[in-house]
Amino acid sequence: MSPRIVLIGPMGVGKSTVGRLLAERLGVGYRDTDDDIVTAENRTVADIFVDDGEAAFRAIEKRAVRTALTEHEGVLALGGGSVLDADTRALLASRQVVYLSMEVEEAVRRTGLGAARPLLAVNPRKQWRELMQARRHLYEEVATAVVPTDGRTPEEVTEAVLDALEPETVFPGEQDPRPEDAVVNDVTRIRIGGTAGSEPYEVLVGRQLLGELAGLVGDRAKRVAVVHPEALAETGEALRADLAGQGYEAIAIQVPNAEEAKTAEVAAYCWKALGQSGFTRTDVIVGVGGGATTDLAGFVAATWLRGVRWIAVPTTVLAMVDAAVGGKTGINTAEGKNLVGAFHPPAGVLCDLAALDSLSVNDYVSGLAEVIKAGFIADPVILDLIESDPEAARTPAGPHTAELIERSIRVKADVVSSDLKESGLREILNYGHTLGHAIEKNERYKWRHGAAVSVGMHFAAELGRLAGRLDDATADRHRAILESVGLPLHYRHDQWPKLLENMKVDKKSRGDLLRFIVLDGLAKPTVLEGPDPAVLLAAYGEVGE
Ligand SMILES: NC(=O)c1ccc[n+]([C@@H]2O[C@H](COP(=O)([O-])OP(=O)(O)OC[C@H]3O[C@@H](n4cnc5c(N)ncnc54)[C@H](O)[C@@H]3O)[C@@H](O)[C@H]2O)c1
Ligand SMILES: O=C(O)C(=O)C[C@@H](O)[C@H](O)[C@H](O)COP(=O)(O)O
Repeated sequence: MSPRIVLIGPMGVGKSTVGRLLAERLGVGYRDTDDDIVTAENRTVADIFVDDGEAAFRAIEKRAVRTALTEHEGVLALGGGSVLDADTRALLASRQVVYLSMEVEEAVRRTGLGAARPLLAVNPRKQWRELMQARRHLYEEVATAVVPTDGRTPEEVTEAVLDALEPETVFPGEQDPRPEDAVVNDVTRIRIGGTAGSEPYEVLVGRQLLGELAGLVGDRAKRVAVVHPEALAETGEALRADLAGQGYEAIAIQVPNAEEAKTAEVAAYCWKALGQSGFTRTDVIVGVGGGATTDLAGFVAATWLRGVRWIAVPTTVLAMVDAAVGGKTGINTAEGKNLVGAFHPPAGVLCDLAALDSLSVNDYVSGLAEVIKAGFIADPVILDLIESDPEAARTPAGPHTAELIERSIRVKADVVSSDLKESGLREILNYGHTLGHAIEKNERYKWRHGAAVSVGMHFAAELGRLAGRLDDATADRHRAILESVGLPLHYRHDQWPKLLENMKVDKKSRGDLLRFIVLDGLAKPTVLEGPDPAVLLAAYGEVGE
């Protein structure tokens, strides 16, 4: 959830009156964070200032704004000083924020010496000028539109705001960039557009989705191979038996758990099983498991007979939001992570949320690293949802599980729909992975992928900050959110030379040039090419322990 419009501006500018009129015009609810605070504290804003001081009020206000940004879908008015907080400003990035402005004479006329305005109690004209000197640039920094209110009635201001809004805000849905996404019977279908050479397909998110499997396999297939890890032997066998019951010659191919499956030897074992069962070009592979299994199964499908159809049934958060979506398949080699592979999109992806119930907490949390990555590179609402209750985000029973997964899938779907083969935009999905993959190799693939990516994102944030690209608040937010869900931030300091060596074979490197994805700001990913080695080392200085 996210407000359709956020109103900011100084006290007395008319945010409440205009906010209510706007909400009425748009047919949505109205909310005001000052009202939330008064209700929660059972005191007026002025009383909180007098009793506890401004700093205490700002801390209460910051929490109130964060909660409202996560919970409210209509028009939201923020208190005049809320933009003083850098974290709050970062939260407002990429939202529709309207700054209602007014000049000093109008302000003094409207606010006067009212006791309810604690910051203007004495000499209002002087106080106002000082206040606006401190705040005007902050309002302008976060605003997507500025609407002057001087000499205008609230109705006229409301009209001006409506004129200034992006059409999508006023007529939501009419310009939906993903009109093909649909929710039927609690199953969300996210369509991934086919670029040149690949068919479009759907990612289904819901429960009890296995009834969809045979339809995806289709009637041209005679044989189906279900590739599953040891940990999911029962699930693999249940799928095989179900497909056999529907008339297919179904085999199960059990592979090792986790990264041990992503080797040339295991791929060769699968090829042998396919060969022995007489698998032809119309037959279908089903990869059921975490990202390691779906990467392997997709790779086997890409290479068998130079490419057969495959269906992904991801059973971890990480595989649902990332690995099983988008068509990157592959295995590791002794020299590095995912060094051998192919772009080979699946024919469909079934994300059955019930599968997550049996996942260990560590494997669940590992997946949150890719969810958080999607938040930082493209969809900050993901971050708001996690920050609203990090403890709940660590379990499938959390209130936002489905929304977090769906939002992350949409981020990936949007990117890979326009750049399947990573000729440009797709590189942003590699945020945190340059160092992350180097750590995984250094640990001989015993670290969880998400844990390594978490340290890698911390590094990328520090690199962005030290390279003068990323603001302090957004860089700090990385540490706070990753830590809040229990992901690691640090790695051994003395390993830097080895990590640097490992990073040279990263797929984004060009010749001797190291390339990193960093942020220019929240949800503004970009490429940093050939950073100064001293800056790299300094960034690692923040990560190493
Ligand atoms: N292709 C891509 O675009 C892409 C994107 C992100 C990550 N990846 C890859 O994904 C892999 C990591 O995936 P992962 O985090 O899912 O780890 P994983 O596949 O190693 O699974 C983690 C562990 O959980 C077990 N498991 C899986 N589902 C389970 C369930 N429902 N209940 C109980 N146990 C279950 C697995 O057998 C394994 O032991 C890495 O190899 C990474 O490189 C690929
Ligand atoms: O889909 C992509 O593109 C990604 O980069 C997603 C990553 O999260 C994922 O770990 C991917 O496997 C990394 O790809 P690689 O090309 O760097 O091996």
